[in-house]
Formats: sequence, structure tokens, C-alpha cells
Amino acid sequence: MSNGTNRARAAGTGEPPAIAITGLHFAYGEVPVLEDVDLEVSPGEFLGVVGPNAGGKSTLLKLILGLLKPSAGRIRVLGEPPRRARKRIGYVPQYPGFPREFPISVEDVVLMGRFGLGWRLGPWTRDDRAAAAAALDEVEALDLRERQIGTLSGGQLQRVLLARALVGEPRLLILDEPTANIDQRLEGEIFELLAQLNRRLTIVVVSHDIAFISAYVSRVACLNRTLVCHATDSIDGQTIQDLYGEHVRQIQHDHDHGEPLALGTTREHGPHG
Ligand SMILES: Nc1ncnc2c1ncn2[C@@H]1O[C@H](COP(=O)(O)OP(=O)(O)OP(=O)(O)O)[C@@H](O)[C@H]1O
Repeated sequence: MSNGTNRARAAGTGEPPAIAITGLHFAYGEVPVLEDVDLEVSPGEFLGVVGPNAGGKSTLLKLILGLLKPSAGRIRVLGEPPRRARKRIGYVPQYPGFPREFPISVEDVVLMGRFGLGWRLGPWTRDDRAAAAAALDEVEALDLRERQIGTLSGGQLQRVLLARALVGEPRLLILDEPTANIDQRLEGEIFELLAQLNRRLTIVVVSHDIAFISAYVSRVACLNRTLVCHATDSIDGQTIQDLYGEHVRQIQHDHDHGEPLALGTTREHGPHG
């Protein structure tokens, strides 16, 4: 089902927006990071957030997750204040928050995602383990279930972190640079997976690679302290130049995804640049 169809279906049900942000300002102490940000994400949408280093992307995600509080403005997630919506959000952080050498299995890491469902006591139940297996299966990583986390490749680890985000049965999936440390072929595989998940989930993904994500997402939000949204087919060289400045060389990317957009930034992470 296309994003457009997803949105049309949601519009008919009277569902609240997945994310509704108005007049958002945020500063770390005296340093302003976000100014006057407005954003509405419809249920079923697949939104890409791009922008230069330090543009405020991770900060915006933390505000949506309720980990930070706005200096001004309003955020609603799935119709509720962010902290109350958190159980229904799956989050894949930019850097995994545990040491890779820690001796735990893939299944244990995925099961951590069940903590988000509420307070619990005692060992994992059969339902928990079945949910972990289903999440690993969905990201095509069930065969890794008993592996130690430290033995995984970067691409395998990303799939496992995605499974951890899915095991809590979220309605909204938020990913912060899920493919920053993996090569372009694996990046394509992860985004194909996200496109499949988008059939049932709203997705917001932060990326540096505007050309790459434009082949997958339905809309691109460009964030550099303030935020401007673009339909993917309206992004051109000027848009990219405006966002990233002069350090950008435009390159042609070919995707098998059937969509024509093809301008890329090259100042960012390695495999593409
Ligand atoms: N905890 C913090 N305390 C103070 N300043 C912070 C903190 N976290 C981030 N910043 C600053 O806020 C600004 C925005 O950071 P943020 O991580 O949101 O940007 P980003 O767009 O995600 O960057 P990148 O693309 O490099 O990951 C940066 O100048 C950063 O140094």
C-alpha cells in the first residue's frame, strides 16, 4: 500500500496526527537549537528528516520522545503529550546505548524493548519470547537470535536494534541515522525493510543522505534550526544547496526503486562520499 493510500485511510478514521508540533523552540541553556518549528506528520506517513551537522535533528527526535522539554511551543504524539505516548513509539537511537562487548545475546537485546510496555516483574514470559522471535523474523534476523551481540556486523546490529524497537508493538517508529555506519548495499536493504514496515507503521527517519532517502520517503523535512518540508519530487539542487551550503557536490545516485530523484550530498558519512 502506498503512503498516499495509508494517509487517505487514516484521514477517513479521524485518527489524530502521528506527530503535531506547533511553534516549537528549544535551547540548551542559552544556546538556541530549534526555532519556530511547525510539523505535522499524518498516520501512515514515511517522513525523512535531513540537515547539516548540528542542525538539531537528534534534538527534535528527543523532544518528540519526551526526553527533552520544549522552551516554547506544543508537541503532541499520537494525540497525547510525548511522555504519555512513549509506550507506542519504537525508537532506534543513533548509537546503541550499551557496550558492544557486553555479554548478552541478540534475544536479550530485543527483549529489552518489552520493558517499554510497562512495569514488570519476573522472568520473560512465553509471549515475550514469541514477540521477540516475531520481531526478529520481521527484520529477517531470526537466525541471529542466540548470537552474542558483540559478534554482529554493523548491518546485523541495526536489524537487531530495529527488532528491539518493534517488539513493543509501536504505532510510530523513529530512527536516528539507522544506516550511518553501514555500506550502501546494506543501507538499501534496511530502507526496503522500512518501506515494508511503513505498510502498517508511521515512520520518521533522520538521515544525512537526502538523495538516498528521497527514493523511499513520502516527504522530506529539512532542518537547520528551523524546519522546511518538501515533497520528494520537489527537491532539486537549489534545495540541497540552501540546506547544506557550499560544501556540497551534486552526484547522481541510481536506485532500483523506480523514483527519479537523484541529487546527493557528499560531505557526510563515508560509503557515499
Ligand atoms: N546535551 C546537550 N547539551 C548542550 N548542547 C547540546 C546537547 N546536545 C546537543 N547539543 C548541541 O545542539 C546542537 C544540535 O545538536 P543535534 O545533536 O540535535 O544536531 P544533529 O542535527 O542531530 O547533528 P548531527 O547531524 O551531527 O548528528 C549542536 O550544536 C550540539 O552541539
